[in-house]
Amino acid sequence: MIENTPRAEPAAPMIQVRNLHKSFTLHTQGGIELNVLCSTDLTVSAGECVALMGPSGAGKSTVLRCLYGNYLPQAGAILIRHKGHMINLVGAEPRNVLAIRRETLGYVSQFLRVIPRIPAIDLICEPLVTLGADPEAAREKAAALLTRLRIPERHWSLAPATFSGGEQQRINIARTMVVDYPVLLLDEPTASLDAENRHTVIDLILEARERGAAIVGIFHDEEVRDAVCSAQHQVAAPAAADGPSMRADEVNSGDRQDLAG
Ligand SMILES: Nc1ncnc2c1ncn2[C@@H]1O[C@H](COP(=O)(O)OP(=O)(O)OP(=O)(O)O)[C@@H](O)[C@H]1O
Repeated sequence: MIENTPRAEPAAPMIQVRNLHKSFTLHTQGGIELNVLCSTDLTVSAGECVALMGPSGAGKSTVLRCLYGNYLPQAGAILIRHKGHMINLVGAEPRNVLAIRRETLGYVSQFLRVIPRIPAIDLICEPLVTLGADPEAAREKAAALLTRLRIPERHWSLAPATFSGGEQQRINIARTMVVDYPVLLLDEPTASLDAENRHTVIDLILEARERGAAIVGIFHDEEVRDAVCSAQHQVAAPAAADGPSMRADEVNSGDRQDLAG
């Protein structure tokens, strides 16, 4: 039978997490092992926004850090669609992780990594210019974001080291949102913001979904979560005996918190 009704193409998976295990060994505390993620699976397609849910300590930030390639899991796969191909971040060469971050993964952490003496507007332009954008066009885009996020123009040429927590968070958001990253990882992006700026960030996230970004985030604010998310994913800390058993010298050997990016 021939169907006349065109069928919408299913959105492409952008993130596929399979059977992820992550534990930490506390070497300074008698080698105690903390099993945090056990058999975590997650798929996020273009245009979706998934909220990581779970009580404090469940492992939500750990999932985001694994997705950014900061934490190396003991087992499992993290496939990210990068330039049309699903690439496994687990075990990828550091230079490939950096390339994936540069072009594909936008990460809004809770705190701005302040670079001394660099003006706020330059900090925001930098990821776009690194990707080859015209510096003037990048500056215009950065200025538009700064305006939307209500950073007074007199602050644009100042280094954000002395900015308030909420101002720094908005600079952090602008520095990520200035690039149309295909994948966004958002760690409490509105935690320090007032109502007006929270709504602006909701709009920015919805615009990113609209252009097809796949988003994973931690949103403790229920209003923000309800406004931006298409699904929720429960992160549950495994019972002490459930986790994979690893020798102390096998774990954490490859965490990459030191990778710039
Ligand atoms: N680098 C690390 N070294 C040792 N333990 C860690 C490390 N990072 C996270 N953990 C532990 O992993 C567990 C999960 O932490 P995580 O920050 O992922 O939780 P969370 O769900 O994001 O919590 P919250 O909602 O309070 O931010 C915690 O018990 C934490 O102490």
